[in-house]
Amino acid sequence: MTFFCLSFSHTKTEQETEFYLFYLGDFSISSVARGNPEVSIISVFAPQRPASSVIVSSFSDLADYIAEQSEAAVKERGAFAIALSCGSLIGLTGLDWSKWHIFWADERVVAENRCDSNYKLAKDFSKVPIVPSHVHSINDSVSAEEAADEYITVSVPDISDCPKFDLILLGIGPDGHVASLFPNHSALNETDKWVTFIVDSPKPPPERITFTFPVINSASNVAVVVTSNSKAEAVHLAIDNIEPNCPSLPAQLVQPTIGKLIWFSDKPAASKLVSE
Ligand SMILES: O=C(O)[C@H](O)[C@@H](O)[C@H](O)[C@H](O)COP(=O)(O)O
Repeated sequence: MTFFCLSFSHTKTEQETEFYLFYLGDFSISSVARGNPEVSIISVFAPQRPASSVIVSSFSDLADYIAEQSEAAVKERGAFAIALSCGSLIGLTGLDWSKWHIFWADERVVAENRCDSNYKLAKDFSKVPIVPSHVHSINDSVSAEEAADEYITVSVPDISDCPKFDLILLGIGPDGHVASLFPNHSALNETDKWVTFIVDSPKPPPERITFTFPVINSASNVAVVVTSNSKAEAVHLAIDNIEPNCPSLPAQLVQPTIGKLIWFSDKPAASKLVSE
């Protein structure tokens, strides 16, 4: 496996935000460089840091990245299956929505018209031509356990193998949680179920459903999107690989088996990374 550190010469965006994009694992430079002719290789990482970083200019690069995954999936299979996490991540993204199938990598088990519902937070979907039945919300009238059990299997009744999403977008918390997989929680070890539930989330609301690591790590692409210096320590521990496979840092357990992992980070969140 080859690791590269790439740098886009970055222009300031309207919001004057710089974003860093970290590639873990193998990837094609040409696919990264497409649309960004100014990409240049600036260094090669030492093996103890299995990450490559790309400085990108803005969320528009994230949109380009999502666009690329969407186009590839639609071309290959006529559909694009994406799963989103909660938090500030909602509100990003774009593109040929009519072919999109949107799932929640985790969801708060609350009525879907409540303002802390992921589904409700994603109200921007109403502004794009997405097919309403392609937005797969949870059953908000049953318990967390039942909602988890029937999620995915109701939307995709004929599925038998572990679902393989084209793209899973995850945020992370300051404690390093991803989706609703929190540090030291038994849900981290779930290997039989694709979707599990928790009733004791340290981040409110307490009841949630969440994809398990087998699903997250089966995706073709996983992007972790992180902003703010409150996440800097977690980003450092996860990317700099201080303690490998650490159950107290779920973000580190995001390790796609075959797929590609990419981190998008703003400058504050990347501020504690050990410089290469
Ligand atoms: O319920 C949630 O909010 C999500 O399950 C959680 O995993 C979220 O993605 C991270 O906590 C980051 O959230 P922020 O980007 O809002 O900090």
